[in-house]
Amino acid sequence: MMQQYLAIKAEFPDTLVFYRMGDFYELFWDDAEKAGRLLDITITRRGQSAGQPVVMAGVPFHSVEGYLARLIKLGESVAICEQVGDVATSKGPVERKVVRVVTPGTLTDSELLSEKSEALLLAVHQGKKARCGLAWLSVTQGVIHLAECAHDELADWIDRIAPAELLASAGMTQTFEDRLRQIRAQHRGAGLSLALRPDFQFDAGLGQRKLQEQMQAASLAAWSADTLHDAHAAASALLTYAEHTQGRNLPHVQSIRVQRSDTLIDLPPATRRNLELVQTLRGEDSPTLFSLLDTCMTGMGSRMLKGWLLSPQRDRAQSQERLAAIAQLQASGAWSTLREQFKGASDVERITARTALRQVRPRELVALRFALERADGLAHTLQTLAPPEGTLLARLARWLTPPAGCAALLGQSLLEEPAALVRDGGVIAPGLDAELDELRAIQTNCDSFLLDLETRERARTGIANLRVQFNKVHGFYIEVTQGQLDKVPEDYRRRQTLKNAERFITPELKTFEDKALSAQERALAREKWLYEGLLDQLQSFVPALTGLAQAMAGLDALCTLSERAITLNWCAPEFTREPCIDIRAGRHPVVEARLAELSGGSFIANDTVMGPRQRLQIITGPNMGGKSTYMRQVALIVLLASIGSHVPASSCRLGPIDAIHTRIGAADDLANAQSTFMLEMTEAAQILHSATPHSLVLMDEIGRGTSTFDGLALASGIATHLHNKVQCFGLFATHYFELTEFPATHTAAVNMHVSAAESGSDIVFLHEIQPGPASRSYGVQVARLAGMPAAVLNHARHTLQALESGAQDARAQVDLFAPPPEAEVTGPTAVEAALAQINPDALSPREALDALYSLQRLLPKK
Ligand SMILES: Nc1ncnc2c1ncn2[C@@H]1O[C@H](COP(=O)(O)OP(=O)(O)OP(=O)(O)O)[C@@H](O)[C@H]1O
Repeated sequence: MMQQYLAIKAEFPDTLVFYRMGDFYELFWDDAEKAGRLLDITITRRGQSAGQPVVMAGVPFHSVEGYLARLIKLGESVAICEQVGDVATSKGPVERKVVRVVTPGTLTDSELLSEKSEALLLAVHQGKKARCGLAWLSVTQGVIHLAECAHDELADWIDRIAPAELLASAGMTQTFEDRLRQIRAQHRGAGLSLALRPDFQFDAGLGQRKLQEQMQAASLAAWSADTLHDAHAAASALLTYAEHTQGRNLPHVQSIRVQRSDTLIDLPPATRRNLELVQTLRGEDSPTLFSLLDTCMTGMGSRMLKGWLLSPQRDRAQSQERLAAIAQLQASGAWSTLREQFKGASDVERITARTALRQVRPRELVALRFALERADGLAHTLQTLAPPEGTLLARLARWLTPPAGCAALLGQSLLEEPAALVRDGGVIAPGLDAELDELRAIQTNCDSFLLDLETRERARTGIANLRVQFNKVHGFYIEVTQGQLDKVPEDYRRRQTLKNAERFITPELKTFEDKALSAQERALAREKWLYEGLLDQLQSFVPALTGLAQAMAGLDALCTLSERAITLNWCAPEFTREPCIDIRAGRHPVVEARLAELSGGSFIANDTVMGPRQRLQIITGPNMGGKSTYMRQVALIVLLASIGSHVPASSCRLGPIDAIHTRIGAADDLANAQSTFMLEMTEAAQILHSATPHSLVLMDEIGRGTSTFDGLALASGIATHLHNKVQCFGLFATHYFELTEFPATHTAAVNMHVSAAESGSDIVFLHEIQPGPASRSYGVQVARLAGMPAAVLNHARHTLQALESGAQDARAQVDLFAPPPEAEVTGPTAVEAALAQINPDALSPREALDALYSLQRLLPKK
């Protein structure tokens, strides 16, 4: 057995091998030690192999999923090695084979997958002339994606695809390997495992052939994928690896999607992070734009919606089409009926993939049958809307119609409530197969035969408490208690002796036992065979089911967008050809929802009007005033409109957009040894290089990471470049008041400020965006709100005064560290003193009112 194990292990040197032995999966030697450490399971030493004790650790087969989930989370891969030979007939160890390899990027078990996100496998090929080929897929989807990019764009692509596992060639150059290492180190979230594959697997010719086979086409021209040789090389490794892990080919992968960066609105990693699209800055799932949007009824819908959000198209045709569909769903009220119909629908997409991979369980197929009924209902509801031919809803209605015969086949083949696993039997419906029915009849007749035998034997022997029974170890037997043993007839053969009873078998019972047990075994084998046959028959439905799953997901996402727009009071955007961003009464959807949830407070809506004559807004105003919120809300509204969603505003007109760039906040990137300021400048430089007149650029307090003069000089240089050279739409928030002079000399720039009102030494934020520059910063007041000690505030006020007068008189030197004069107000104010005197419990209502009036009189006169 050890020889068998070692031969198998040699084929999977970097993978933990789970070797099936009875009811356990065992791991040996290094694998056992590693699993012991990672899973905290006991390691034992038993027997000997080549003179050494065998180190082993095991997990019970029935709870293997939990252990797998933990290992996959840690980035490990596991080869599942099952007994495939017949235990009864094998000489020596039963034949075993690795039936599948579970890796982070090729998961198919619903228990291991997140319902709301895909586990993606991405292969990267290092091409010539600093180009790369990319190919990626989710094994549970029917699409393979291809792209090509320059080496320096690779990080952006990997960030956008967000794979769970990366494949690269073992023969890549050192520089390329370093680049990948750096990208992996920056990868946020669950980590990114890397599998190195032999160089020959990255073969463009082989890749093209494999893709053609997969598509069953003689050329890839129909997918505009025939010339992407670097991507073909990546696809070759991708498909080889995916097939290797599943132990078979992937018949359900039947479409190719080529992604070109110039067809998508560019959302660089910094933008996705800063706008908190699917993850907060702290790495949590909520509150984010996606968590607010995602009220989808199915996991498929959630995954589809997330895909839409992260890959908005530049061309408006797709968003126009979705908006038209939403309009029709809303006008008819069908969105709500459809959402009701979606309730409880299962994940057709994943069940279909598992069917194609022949991993599907009986209960999933029953769930598929119900989902098909639902899809039929959904198609029917859509048809009642009579969507015009060629529209998205009309196409969805067509795709949602279940393939003829599929539901019937499932219905007649499977029991309504089948066993969890085929090998337990009790899966195939009666009436499908005469032989199975006959074998089952023998088992059912068993009970009546045994009762009959018991009655007859009691009569024959005169033993009133004689019982005929069955157990798994000893089979059938007749049990007679000690006191009655003298009545036992000659033909009874002893099977087992217990404390108070003896168990016997008779020739008649033995014959019956043979027949019953073999019937059971044969029935099980027959059920397995019939199930395999069912899987064969289902293969022809896989393409239609994949389309149906996509349609369900798309419709769920559209109904969700319809619901969100109504619940959150959003409006439909309009698209224009001329460049403009014209938003009336715009709101930040996530901040608005949080305000309502936490304090019941209302969000102050703001307008944004930008066009060729007003391209750059210089935004000033106090800290906490709402500058960042305002800038982000513009970006979020532009993004939502671009995916075809309604937007949080009263109206929105939007011209062409090719990218959303953001330079917001500053988090130290210690992992990459970049200082805050270095990171700030790197990101800003990238934006200046890549933005175009159709880009939206958000810059929040650029230059604050260095000395005032350096910062101001850089900020004004950047603003000038954005205005004169890039000519993009820009929102430029700054605390450098000097920059409010900028619009005077730059015609397409305007000053905007967030308003605040002073009340004594306090400040009230109005969160309104108004034309013109802000009058001052209120930094010290904000620090007071933040609970800064009074002495520090007093010091700061004094220094501020000195700095301000110093700015007027350039010669005056300000000593930042000189002690301030005595605090102006050290004791309590008159109001505070009077208030302290009042005992509210001792006051009548009338006296309380009088006290209030007298307190008000004590307020300092303005
Ligand atoms: N339009 C608004 N309506 C209601 N509340 C708002 C609005 N805008 C911002 N706020 C509230 O004010 C808080 C501070 O806003 P924000 O972070 O945008 O200020 P800021 O001007 O960018 O501050 P800083 O200059 O310190 O970065 C937000 O968390 C939000 O609760």
